[in-house]
Amino acid sequence: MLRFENITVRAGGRVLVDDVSFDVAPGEVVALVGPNGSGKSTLLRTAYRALRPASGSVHLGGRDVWRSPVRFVGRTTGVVAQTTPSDFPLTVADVVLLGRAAHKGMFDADNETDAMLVIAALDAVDMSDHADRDFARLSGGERQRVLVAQALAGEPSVLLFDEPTNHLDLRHRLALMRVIRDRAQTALVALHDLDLAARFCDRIAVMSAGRLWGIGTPEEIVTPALLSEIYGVDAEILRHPRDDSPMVVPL
Ligand SMILES: Nc1ncnc2c1ncn2[C@@H]1O[C@H](COP(=O)(O)OP(=O)(O)OP(=O)(O)O)[C@@H](O)[C@H]1O
Repeated sequence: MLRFENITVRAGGRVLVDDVSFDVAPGEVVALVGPNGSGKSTLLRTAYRALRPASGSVHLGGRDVWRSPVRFVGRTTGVVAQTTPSDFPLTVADVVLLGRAAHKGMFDADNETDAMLVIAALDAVDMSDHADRDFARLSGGERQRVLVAQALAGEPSVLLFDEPTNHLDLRHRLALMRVIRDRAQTALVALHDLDLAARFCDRIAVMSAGRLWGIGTPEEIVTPALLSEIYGVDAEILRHPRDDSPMVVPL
């Protein structure tokens, strides 16, 4: 459903992403982890057509992203970027409605389907009570949840989320990971929280200094070797009491 083939990105005389290849299968949720500056956002940006790679290709549902119309990418993907706008002079519902834009012609009026999808998306992130609020006056976490709702409102087949749990409290972090999981959509989600990645994702892809260090199941990836090699942290791996997923305990 999503395929990176030998992606290399250069900027400012540096190689930011270096020959990265992997696939995300239909319905699969893959976490993208790695230290700060390892290239996660840069790689995601090549997939939602915000940054053209120097070489290599990204395919969405078999179509080359960079040879497809912007609108195709807009319809297919639901994007939450890392830098979030904070001062739209719009209501929460209006911001979510923007997520429907790729499905409409320039002069199409908003219809009942749009309204229903906006309500459902706000509901999914526990923000329906805030539909008429001023977006600019929300807290950081509330804004983040509205931007997730905006991405969901487009009914995308692939979610490309860059640290969507940033700013979220514990309950909403878990709730958001469940939304991503339950929609059974294909998803590539940049995360810093390895415990969340291990618990909710089918596989974890690890970036390190622009390269793909490895990709595998949580059991294969979340190991003391990863913690020491990639993060320089001495850690023990315990098991979650309910579902046995690996949990990191830094020593
Ligand atoms: N336009 C650019 N020109 C030069 N360097 C850039 C540019 N954009 C990003 N970088 C650099 O590329 C590297 C990778 O950045 P990127 O944002 O992809 O990392 P990341 O893994 O998402 O990090 P974080 O976990 O901190 O969000 C960083 O060192 C960053 O400074």
